[in-house]
Amino acid sequence: MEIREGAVEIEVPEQESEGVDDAVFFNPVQELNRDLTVATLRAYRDREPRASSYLDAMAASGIRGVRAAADGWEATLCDTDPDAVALCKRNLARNDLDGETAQRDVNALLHEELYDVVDIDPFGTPIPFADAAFANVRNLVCVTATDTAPLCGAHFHSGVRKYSAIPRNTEYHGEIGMRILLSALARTAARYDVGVTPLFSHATNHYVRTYLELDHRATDANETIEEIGHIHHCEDCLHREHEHGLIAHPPETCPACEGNRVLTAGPIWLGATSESAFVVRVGDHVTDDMGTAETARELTATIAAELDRPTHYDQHRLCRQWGVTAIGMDDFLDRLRAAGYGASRTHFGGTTFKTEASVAEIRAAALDDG
Ligand SMILES: C[S@@+](CC[C@H](N)C(=O)[O-])C[C@H]1O[C@@H](n2cnc3c(N)ncnc32)[C@H](O)[C@@H]1O
Repeated sequence: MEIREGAVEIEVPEQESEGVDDAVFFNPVQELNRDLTVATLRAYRDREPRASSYLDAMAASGIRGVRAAADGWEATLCDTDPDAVALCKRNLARNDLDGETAQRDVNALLHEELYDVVDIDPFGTPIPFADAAFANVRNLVCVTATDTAPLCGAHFHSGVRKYSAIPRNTEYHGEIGMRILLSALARTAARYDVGVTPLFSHATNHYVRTYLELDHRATDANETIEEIGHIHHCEDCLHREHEHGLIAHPPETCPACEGNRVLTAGPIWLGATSESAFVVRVGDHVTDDMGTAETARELTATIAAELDRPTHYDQHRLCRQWGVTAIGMDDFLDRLRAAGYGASRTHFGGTTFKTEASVAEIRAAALDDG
């Protein structure tokens, strides 16, 4: 079957037909992820014009690498599966594009060749590929993680094993998952004296995606580690606070309600998960030939406007807690701002928001009974 994505035409395996269990992988639902990848690569080239080589590390049909090649990147499409590599070759040829292919374990390839940008898009966790990527890539590491249950704390032990961190299944679990992933990636990079700056990160129910710019000095790695710490979350009143540092000092009781059900998550990334100005550029590089252009523009606009805070709230969850009726989000945020607090929506959900106000301050500012 042929599909068109962005400026290219791609042969992909038939979907949902019987007997194709070992067919080359293709997921049409990831089109948003791929459109944003193309826009991010464009924005990154504005930022770092010397970056030219792009490794599609787990290429499958090659759709990412072909789209990158169509945008002028020197693309290499790698996969362990010979059928995938054959399909990658056909898809490059179908679009009259130059590009290398490699039937290799990408961990081996990364130790032999240098790339400016590598895109890690595996089944499940990216952790088995993180060491080779951070040890060898020059500029940018793009990572997808589809194992959201371990990341978010829903599969607790799996999360602890994979990410060497304690995740917690709070009402902001999507953000916990993103930050647990960033923490594990940052700590891996630091082992190679590499510092990371998250330029753009987004999360859905199905995956977390992040783009990390690399700086290759030990001092950069030290600065990266300073962005790591812990979140203490009260299950009784939803108060939360964070502390920087690799050692956690959880309060014995909640400082807000004195309850004793305080959960600690970490080591977790407490720094910015995106660079607002860069995300604006990504949105500018979304083009009308992209099937998800409208969603991609909305998502980048929301993320660019998100306050830089390590957790977010959900108005409906808070209102349930307080036994009151929720109001429209615009009114709710206006009330917080009128009380002097910063407030923004988030991309984690339609009723979610970020603010520096505490739970008690939110209640006082935003509710008529406050
Ligand atoms: C989720 S699919 C990639 C999807 C593709 N990037 C896309 O956007 O449609 C994961 C691919 O990784 C390949 N793979 C798994 N382990 C690998 C390894 N160690 N090195 C290279 N490729 C690998 C699999 O064969 C599979 O084709």
